[in-house]
Amino acid sequence: MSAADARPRPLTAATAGVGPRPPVRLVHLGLGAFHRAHQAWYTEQAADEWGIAAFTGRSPEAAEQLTSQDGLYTLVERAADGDRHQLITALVEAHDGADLRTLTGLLASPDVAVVTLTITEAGYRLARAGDDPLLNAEDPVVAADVAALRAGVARPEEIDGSRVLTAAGRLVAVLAARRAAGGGPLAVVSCDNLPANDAAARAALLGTARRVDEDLADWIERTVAFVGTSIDRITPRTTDADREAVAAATGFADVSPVITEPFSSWILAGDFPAGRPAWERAGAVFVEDLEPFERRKLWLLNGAHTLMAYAGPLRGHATVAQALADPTVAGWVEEFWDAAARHLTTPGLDVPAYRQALRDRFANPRIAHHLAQIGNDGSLKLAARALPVYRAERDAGRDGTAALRPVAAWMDRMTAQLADGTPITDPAADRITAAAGTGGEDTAALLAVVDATLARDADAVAAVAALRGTLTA
Ligand SMILES: NC(=O)c1ccc[n+]([C@@H]2O[C@H](COP(=O)([O-])OP(=O)(O)OC[C@H]3O[C@@H](n4cnc5c(N)ncnc54)[C@H](O)[C@@H]3O)[C@@H](O)[C@H]2O)c1
Ligand SMILES: O=P(O)(O)OC[C@@H](O)[C@@H](O)[C@H](O)[C@H](O)CO
Repeated sequence: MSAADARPRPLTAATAGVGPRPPVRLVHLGLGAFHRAHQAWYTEQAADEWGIAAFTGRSPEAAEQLTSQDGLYTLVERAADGDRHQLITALVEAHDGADLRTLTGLLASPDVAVVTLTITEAGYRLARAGDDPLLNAEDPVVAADVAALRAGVARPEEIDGSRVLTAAGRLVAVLAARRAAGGGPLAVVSCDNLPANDAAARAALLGTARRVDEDLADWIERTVAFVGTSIDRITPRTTDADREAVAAATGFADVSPVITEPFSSWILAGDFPAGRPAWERAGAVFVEDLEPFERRKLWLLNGAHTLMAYAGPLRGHATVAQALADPTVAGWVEEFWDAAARHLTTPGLDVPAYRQALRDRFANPRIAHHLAQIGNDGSLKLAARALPVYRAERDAGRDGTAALRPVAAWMDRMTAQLADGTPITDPAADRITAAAGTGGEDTAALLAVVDATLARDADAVAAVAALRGTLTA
């Protein structure tokens, strides 16, 4: 074979021999790596004629890349002992999130029955998450969206998408068009790592809609079912080296492959009033009570990730596998898990097996999951992943130190970033910066950014302060 023959070919439906695609029945907001490794993979495995139209959140780039490949991409399941490649065909359209006209056209059709979301925790723009979530209406981006929607809701198909920036705002606009078109019910399925993510999506959507048009909000309340999920599949960002390896293995110059682990889990609770893909064929599980599963995942997996995301860099580590190979960090993770496990007692959770699986998954030497990626938006994550364990430990009469270590690590890491000029990616970045400048009082001030009530608890502040400065190598 000549060198020219060996050059990888562009990936398109024609070059890959992919025939007719399923019709769009599922719309996704937040076209990132995780959606393509998880919900799109489950939909592919279900193989029952559900096509996905996915919209980016903030930049059109991912959509442009996928459109150039007819929505096709390679999913690489990266195990410790090798890669498995799968061509995903379920994503049939990719669009810029600001393209409200296309989104409106899709949602106006009764054929579209499900909207999935991966818009990050920060994307919900909540003043508080958890059991009683509340939209942060003071957020200037939310306020600007509400103003733009109020001005345009009578003619939703004409709203300028570049002026509506939140996912909830965009959904309010297109649901107005669905109502006007006589479109029926549908399910909104949050696939983000936050507690009660169905309630979070509901609070964001209805909180926005109520400020725009009460009748529309009532219609959404009657028509939209919010489905809660616990989602799991470690999916790091794709690198140029990954793209080259995919080209070498498949012969296609895929500009947008996704690298993920072989493990995947999807646990869902809620109704799908207009139907859904048969995701159970790929192992999705439908339950009545999601909370025990959600806690197990958010506390054990994401809590440990959050701890490592801050403690790891303080000790010179860049990836999850590197941090876990440090016996000191591994010991902190085990202590945090011991504390969390004491409060994960629902029958069927099998916490020991879950922990062992996590040790193996985190240690996968071929998945380079960068701590810097996981460390974004810490002020929101600690409140859901570490502090509930701390409170449960205190209520049980213990000091809860193991659950405060992620908080102390976050404070020391934020302080180090401010000192060395590494930008802080967090919706509360300004408050973190101001709090870290408050001299000897900064532990209480930083804790107030995460949880104002806890910051008034002298024992908690003293316990965090005692941990600070002890975590470096
Ligand atoms: N990557 C994983 O391992 C993983 C696993 C489980 C769950 N998740 C969830 O999926 C989310 C996305 O992860 P990813 O790996 O796809 O990230 P990514 O960076 O590849 O993609 C994130 C997507 O969300 C959009 N987005 C970002 N901020 C937004 C905002 N404020 N409002 C609206 N949209 C916004 C981006 O434009 C992009 O389309 C995570 O935040 C998490 O909640 C990720
Ligand atoms: O931004 P986060 O912390 O919600 O997510 C970063 C990782 O912890 C997360 O993506 C995990 O890999 C994922 O939750 C595994 O299912």
